[in-house]
Amino acid sequence: MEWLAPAKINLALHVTGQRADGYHLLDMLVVFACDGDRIIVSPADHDSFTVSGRFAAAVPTDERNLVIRARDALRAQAPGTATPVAIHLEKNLPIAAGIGGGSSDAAATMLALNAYWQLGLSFDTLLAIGLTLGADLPMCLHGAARGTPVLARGIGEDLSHVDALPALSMLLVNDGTPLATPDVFRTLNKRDNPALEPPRLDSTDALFRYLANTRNDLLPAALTIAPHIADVLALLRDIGADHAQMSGSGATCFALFRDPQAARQAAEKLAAQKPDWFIAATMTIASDKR
Ligand SMILES: C[C@](O)(CO)[C@H](O)COP(=O)(O)OP(=O)(O)OC[C@H]1O[C@@H](n2ccc(N)nc2=O)[C@H](O)[C@@H]1O
Ligand SMILES: Nc1ncnc2c1ncn2[C@@H]1O[C@H](COP(=O)(O)OP(=O)(O)OP(=O)(O)O)[C@@H](O)[C@H]1O
Repeated sequence: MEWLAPAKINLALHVTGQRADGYHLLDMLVVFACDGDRIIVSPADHDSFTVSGRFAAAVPTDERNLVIRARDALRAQAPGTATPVAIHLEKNLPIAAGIGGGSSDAAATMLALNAYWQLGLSFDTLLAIGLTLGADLPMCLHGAARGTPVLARGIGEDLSHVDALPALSMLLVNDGTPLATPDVFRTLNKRDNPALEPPRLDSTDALFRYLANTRNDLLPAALTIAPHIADVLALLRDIGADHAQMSGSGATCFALFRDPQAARQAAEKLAAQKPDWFIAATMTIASDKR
């Protein structure tokens, strides 16, 4: 049984407040790529967890890995029926990169094991269990299950559908610097920014006009820790991106292109300039109602 754990991209991320427990209130427009990590679940006589792929060496393989934590959280729902299982993670996405890697892996694991163990847990139950593993889990469960764009509010748990968002040609670019999410939130010095206007998208032009008026409020904090992110964004604009921004807590930046051919050419040009970077040309998944 194989599941895609798609890259999650925060097209916009507005920080609007902070809860008493320290978690931040966010308004996010989130899309999912057609590409990402992969989770493969197979029968076994004892539990195992193996990792392959470009970024395999950088992930823990013990209970610090969100895949193991997701497996154990699901097994706790039905200890009698949850037989031993071999889980393989193909780690294609960079680590601590703002594109949901670990959260998306955990989400795909939960969906795979709910099916494999025939637990029959409702999606709402999976969302509630997921939130105990991380604020990004609910949106990543949606991403691994359906992949359509969402607006996420609260700390990330309040999800609503976004109509009429087309599939987008996107370049994901990461220069290899890991950025720890808690460090970025800790470095924020403004937590009461204006909310995100709900998108009203009736054309590609309307989408780009809308995005030009959105922000990633984590960017100033991320730049304090990793100033070179500004250079990555400048490079993406230089190679012809119609919109460029940082995703999540960084440091991955994304570039949107109206023309898929332009995105592919930009990827080739950038890969020649920066052979060590993670550079992926992908498409995002469109809203259902188009
Ligand atoms: C930045 C985003 O990736 C945007 O999608 C997410 O908000 C982060 O989600 P995540 O990685 O699943 O975050 P968690 O593992 O739940 O939290 C990591 C740390 O980030 C901070 N955190 C996270 C989410 C949130 N809404 N407010 C926060 O302040 C907290 O310090 C927390 O200790
Ligand atoms: N399956 C996993 N893949 C990647 N990192 C993992 C995984 N499980 C646990 N981790 C740990 O989680 C930390 C954050 O990595 P991750 O790639 O999930 O961050 P991120 O891309 O910033 O996520 P987000 O966009 O949800 O904030 C790393 O320190 C890493 O060691």
